[in-house]
Amino acid sequence: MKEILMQVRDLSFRYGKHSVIKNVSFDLFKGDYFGVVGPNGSGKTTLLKLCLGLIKKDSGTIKLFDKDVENLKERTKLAYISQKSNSFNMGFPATVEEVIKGSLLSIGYNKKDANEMMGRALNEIGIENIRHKRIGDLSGGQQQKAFIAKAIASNPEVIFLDEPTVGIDQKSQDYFYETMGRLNKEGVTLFMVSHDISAVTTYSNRVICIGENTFHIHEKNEISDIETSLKKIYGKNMGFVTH
Ligand SMILES: Nc1ncnc2c1ncn2[C@@H]1O[C@H](COP(=O)(O)OP(=O)(O)OP(=O)(O)O)[C@@H](O)[C@H]1O
Repeated sequence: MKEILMQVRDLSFRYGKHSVIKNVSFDLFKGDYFGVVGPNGSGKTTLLKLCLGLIKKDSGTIKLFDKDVENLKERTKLAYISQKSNSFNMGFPATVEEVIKGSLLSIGYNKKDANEMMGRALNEIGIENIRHKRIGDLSGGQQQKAFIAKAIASNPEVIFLDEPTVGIDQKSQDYFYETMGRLNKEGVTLFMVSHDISAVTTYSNRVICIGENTFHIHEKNEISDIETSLKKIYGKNMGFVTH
């Protein structure tokens, strides 16, 4: 029997009069690599923010680790890599090392453990060479890697990712997907929003296809079924390139 990590039931959300998420229900199982695809404005980021408790739902329930996500205390178990890491003030004069270590110290790890965990994360993402650089001085791709390292440093059980490879070159994208694949094999659950349909169909075991008025969950990664869903959403055939 699969262990449920997040349970979403009858979830609805609107911005003012604009209904974005309508009566959605699904489970995220431990060990899933769950992909979420759909066109611009279909509600992918909104769904992800609701799942993290960053915005308040209008109705329904979202339980993460069996607790209402809006009251969840065990935040160290989850990590979030946002679109373009836009929640960080790039003018803040901190180095990669300081940002990662600071976040570990702030959630209660001591200096020795924080140093070890940071070293592992920098090594995992392959960015030891930029550890002393200021975040604001890095390229977009390097910044994204630094935030990926920060996200995995605390050994989270689940990582929520919103367009994680935007601004990263092809070689680094491949490395990123390899790293996520490795973490997933080690037991980390992933919930990833992406426009890269090929990456999602290559790596995910379950896929949500979200359109303006449709929400379809594919319990298996069967490309022909996903193609059919996406054709309905986009109104045309979508060609996939396997990664
Ligand atoms: N803060 C907000 N206030 C009002 N409307 C919003 C807000 N954020 C998003 N929206 C609207 O909600 C809808 C869903 O937006 P969302 O960002 O979730 O879509 P998305 O699928 O993630 O899009 P993209 O692929 O472009 O990132 C869009 O129509 C968007 O304009």
